[in-house]
Amino acid sequence: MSKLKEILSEAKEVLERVDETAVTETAVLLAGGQRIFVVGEGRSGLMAKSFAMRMMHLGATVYVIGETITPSISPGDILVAVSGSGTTHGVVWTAQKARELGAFVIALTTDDGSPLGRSASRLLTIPAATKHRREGERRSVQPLGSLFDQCVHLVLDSVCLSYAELRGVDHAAAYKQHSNVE
Ligand SMILES: O=C([C@H](O)CO)[C@H](O)[C@H](O)COP(=O)(O)O
Repeated sequence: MSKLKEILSEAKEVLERVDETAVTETAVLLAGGQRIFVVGEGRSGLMAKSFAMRMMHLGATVYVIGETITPSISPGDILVAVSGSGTTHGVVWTAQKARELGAFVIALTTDDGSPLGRSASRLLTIPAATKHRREGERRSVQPLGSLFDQCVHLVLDSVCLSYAELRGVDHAAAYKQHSNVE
C-alpha cells in the first residue's frame, strides 16, 4: 500500500469511530454566540490555531491562549482544548483554570480518563495514536501524534462546517473575512 493510502486508511478508521452527534453538538454550543478560546501545545496547538483561524472567517469571536492580544476568560466563554495524550501540563492547567473561572471546556483527546478529559465539561474523543504509544492505544505507522493531529484537523473542520450552516455563513461571507493584506 502507498504511504498516502496507508495514512488515509488509518484516518478513516479513527474518524469512523468519532461520535458524530458530539461533533454536531459542539457546533451548536459554539454557535451559541459565546467567545471561543483555543489551547494546545506543539502540533496539537497548530491544529487548534488552524480551527481558530477558520472560526474567525466564519464570524466567531475567537482567541488563542498565549497570544499577546488574548483577553481574560470569563464565565460563559468556551475553551476548546486539544491534547492527544490529555496530560500536557499547560493544556490541563489552562482547562482546569478556565473551568474555575466559569468557562465551558470542550476537550479533544484520545483519552477520556486523562487529566484533560476529567477536567472537561464536554469531550470530543478522537481514538487515535498519540506520541506515547500507550498500551490500549490505537496503533499507527506514522510517527508521534500525526494520526491524532490529522483526525483532530478533520473533526474540527467538520465542526466548522456545521457552525457555518447554523450561522448561515456561506463561502462568499467567509471569504470577505479572509486577510486582504497577504
Ligand atoms: O507536537 C506534538 C508532537 O509532535 C506529537 O505529534 C504534540 O502535539 C505536543 O507534544 C503536545 O502533545 P499532546 O498534548 O499530547 O497532543
